Amino acid sequence: MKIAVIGAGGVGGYFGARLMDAGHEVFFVARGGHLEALRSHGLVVEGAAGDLALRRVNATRDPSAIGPCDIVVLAVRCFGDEAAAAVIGPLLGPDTLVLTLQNGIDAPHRLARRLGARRVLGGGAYIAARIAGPGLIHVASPRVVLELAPVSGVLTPLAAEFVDVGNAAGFEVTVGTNVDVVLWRKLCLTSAFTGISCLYRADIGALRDDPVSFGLLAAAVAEAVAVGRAAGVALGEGAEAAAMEAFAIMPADLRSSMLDDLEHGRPLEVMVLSGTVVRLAAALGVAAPVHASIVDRLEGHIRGKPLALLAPAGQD
Ligand SMILES: NC(=O)C1=CN([C@@H]2O[C@H](COP(=O)(O)OP(=O)(O)OC[C@H]3O[C@@H](n4cnc5c(N)ncnc54)[C@H](OP(=O)(O)O)[C@@H]3O)[C@@H](O)[C@H]2O)C=CC1
Ligand SMILES: CC(C)(CO)C(=O)C(=O)O
Repeated sequence: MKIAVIGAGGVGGYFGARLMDAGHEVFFVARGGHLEALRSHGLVVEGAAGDLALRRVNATRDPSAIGPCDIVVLAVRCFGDEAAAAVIGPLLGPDTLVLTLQNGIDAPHRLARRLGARRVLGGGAYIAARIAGPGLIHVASPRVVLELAPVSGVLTPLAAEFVDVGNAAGFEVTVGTNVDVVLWRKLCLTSAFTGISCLYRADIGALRDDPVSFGLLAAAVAEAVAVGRAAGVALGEGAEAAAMEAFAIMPADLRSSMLDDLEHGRPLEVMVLSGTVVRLAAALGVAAPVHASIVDRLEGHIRGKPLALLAPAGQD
């Protein structure tokens, strides 16, 4: 398959590297020092999901240098997805599918309004990965799972082929037909973990060890599940238990992407995570006090801060 990955960070870098290692023609759209490193030294993936060193990778700033692809993976941060989508045109052939991997519940729907629902797959990426240095991706999660669903509800042959391609490439891919179920399952887990890990400045091991923080994590999952159900999303009976089981088996040192952002003074995705839960809870008349408190406590960090201005843990 010919695959373009827009955003070669923790998520895009990992999935793109696995697909390339499996023999697919992968092109990374990247920028800055990371792009320079990809061009000069290639891409290295290290950590709990296995090591890979790809000495030569196709990397460019300019999508028109790549041409139409079978699959385009959109793996930039939520606040960058509109800008990235605006330059996606040259990557699209008549049947190209675009897979969004952003956290939150809106990215595939936003893209579908721009490109048409038949082209867009929404994805929930269960991975903990970050750029550890230019050209270097560190993965903390031993198991990497991608849950997919087409926005149109119709699984095309190309989408089905991509599921097989992913499974053969070394990550687990599951596919559903209801994109909102896929997105909300991920939101319930991620909004709770990102928010509570940032309030405590703690990895999952420390959160699990403290009954108070673990109770807040469980309460945050329960709030998100209740809001999702009130919004009409068919989250199954086991939705809360599945998120709690995921927390139980995460390696103790696993950290959320938003904690990494907070500690590096980068903008936070909190408004597409806990912020979404709070907004919909208010509209639907459901209580979400834990998520409201997460948004409130992190408000001052939403746009990021220079490192020197970051307060030490517990002092803001
Ligand atoms: N990290 C994780 O473990 C997980 C993250 N997610 C979600 O996946 C999404 C991506 O996260 P993550 O991989 O961590 O993000 P990263 O910041 O690690 O990677 C994004 C990369 O895309 C680059 N980029 C942004 N816009 C463009 C553009 N227009 N053209 C080329 N490159 C661009 C960024 O460059 P620059 O740095 O210059 O902005 C950066 O290198 C987020 O929505 C996140 O919530 C989901 C599951 C797990
Ligand atoms: C919670 C986690 C690690 C789940 O994959 C994640 O999506 C993130 O940190 O952004």
